Amino acid sequence: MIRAIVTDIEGTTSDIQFVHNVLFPYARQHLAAFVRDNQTDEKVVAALNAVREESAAPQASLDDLIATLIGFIDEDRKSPGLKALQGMIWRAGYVEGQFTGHLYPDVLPAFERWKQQGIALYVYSSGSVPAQKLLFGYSDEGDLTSLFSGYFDTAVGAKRETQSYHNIAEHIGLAPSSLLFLSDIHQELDAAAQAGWHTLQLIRGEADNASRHHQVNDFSQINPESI
Ligand SMILES: CSCCC(=O)C(=O)COP(=O)(O)O
Ligand SMILES: [Mg+2]
Repeated sequence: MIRAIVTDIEGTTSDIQFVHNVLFPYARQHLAAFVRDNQTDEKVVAALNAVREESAAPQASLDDLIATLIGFIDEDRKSPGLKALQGMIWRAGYVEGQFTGHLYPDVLPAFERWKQQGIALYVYSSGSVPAQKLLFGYSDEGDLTSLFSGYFDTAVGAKRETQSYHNIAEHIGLAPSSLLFLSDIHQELDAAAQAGWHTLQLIRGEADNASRHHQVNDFSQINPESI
């Protein structure tokens, strides 16, 4: 019996194009000014130090770090330091109404149905927890944050590593066999399945013939009671 559903964001609840054509360019455009203006902020300092460590450049200047971060954005690197900064930068875009968090139309009705069935909802994304809360807090469908019991980012581990799913199960306090992970990326689902989770793959666009996971095209095709 499924007692909690953990969902990925990009390619699962939300269009990859929104992330790549709206969020990433916005962060790219505002990154240098944001970092310079907020270079003494505790969270910015921590993120920049994480980038120094990740890029093995302990003496990197602010200009060096900005160039590194732009490179990370362009290669879609799931860098925790970059992801933390992106979340901080996106806040202004959401709050000023420059964009809303994209949601496929099948997502909210499914979340509401699952909640009514007594299933707890969680998010696991490479985007930072504050970035996840912004996307769902300023979504196309309004503020959905009250639907979620918790959020996970790469602080629990990378999405393709089995240990991350053991860690999440421990945080949630439920057996892996009662957890369902939804993602568009079969390598993430492989890791979750290895940890004993149920898995479903969202195919929002191109087919994935290399996957061994059950596939659906949208959330209306998911019935946790039949898993
Ligand atoms: C949390 S909103 C932005 C998504 C993001 O930055 C990202 O890297 C997407 O990663 P996901 O794990 O959701 O595919
Ligand atoms: Mg994804």
